[in-house]
Amino acid sequence: METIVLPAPAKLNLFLHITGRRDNGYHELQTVFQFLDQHDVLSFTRLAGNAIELECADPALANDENLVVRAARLLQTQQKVPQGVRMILDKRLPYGGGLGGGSSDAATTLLALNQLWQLGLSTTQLAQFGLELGADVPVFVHGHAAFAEGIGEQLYPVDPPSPWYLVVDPGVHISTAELFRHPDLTRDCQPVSVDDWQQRATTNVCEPLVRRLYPEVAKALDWLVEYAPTRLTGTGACLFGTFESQELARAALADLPAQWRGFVARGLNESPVCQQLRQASTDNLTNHD
Ligand SMILES: C[C@](O)(CO)[C@H](O)COP(=O)(O)OP(=O)(O)OC[C@H]1O[C@@H](n2ccc(N)nc2=O)[C@H](O)[C@@H]1O
Ligand SMILES: Nc1ncnc2c1ncn2[C@@H]1O[C@H](COP(=O)(O)OP(=O)(O)OP(=O)(O)O)[C@@H](O)[C@H]1O
Repeated sequence: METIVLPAPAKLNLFLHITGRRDNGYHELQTVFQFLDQHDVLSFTRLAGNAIELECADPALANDENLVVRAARLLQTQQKVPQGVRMILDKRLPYGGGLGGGSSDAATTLLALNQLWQLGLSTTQLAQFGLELGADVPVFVHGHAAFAEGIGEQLYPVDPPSPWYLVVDPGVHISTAELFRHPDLTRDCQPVSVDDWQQRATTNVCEPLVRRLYPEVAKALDWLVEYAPTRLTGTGACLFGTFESQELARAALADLPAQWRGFVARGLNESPVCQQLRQASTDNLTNHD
């Protein structure tokens, strides 16, 4: 039996601009993705038959709609793989909050199965499969912090500072699709570029609308901004404050009102999955029982 265990990190959108809308409803975005040192953990065990199995303690995620099952099915079908896999998802990240955990789980699945099933696909090929699962999947496959445009799939590696963040989850679910459909969303941001975004005034363009539609998020934003510069990630509802040190971020976390959840995390420009895959040989990753 062979098992591979890998992390699936969260991401933040350091800013999010919308510059247009395509005929299919998808939006032209500009954003910078940075990873966090907080992650889910996935384990993959090769099965001789072609079954794709998922074990997850959270009943809301233990089903065939889970992005890890969809990622495994996609690879198995497209590459005509005569093998199966048993996956265990240890879900640690809050989901549905703009931290990209589902997309990251899918990316880790593509990377792991490429090894476990010995498919020999390139990162670019895996990222193309990833894009079929979601706009945020390719950046997790490539594994480097990136300036992104297009629908989020045109990626340019960047190395922004790696501060400490306090991520606050106000416990509100915001549907990405619904927010993107909203008539009041600003869709005409002036384009920035990979070379000048750090000098330009950036923002998360969803923030004013999210504030208006979700008062609890507005309350959490108003609380966190007293401690540090604060922004929404993705379409929310999670927020992040940017701190100079872990101690300052932890001190703010200690004051977090009881109705919200939060965690302190470090920004990472290299994904721990890719680091692990590169550093460890297949033998180190594989336990032969
Ligand atoms: C907003 C971001 O979180 C920024 O990182 C992402 O671009 C969203 O990425 P994601 O969750 O992987 O998105 P998908 O699962 O592909 O799309 C969810 C929904 O968001 C909308 N969507 C997404 C990406 C995009 N560039 N334009 C859109 O309009 C679409 O209505 C889509 O139905
Ligand atoms: N492995 C998974 N982990 C989390 N959610 C998943 C997973 N697979 C499917 N989902 C579904 O996807 C939805 C969005 O999850 P995800 O964590 O990717 O959202 P998000 O943090 O808002 O990310 P994004 O910024 O990509 O929109 C969840 O509400 C859940 O129903």
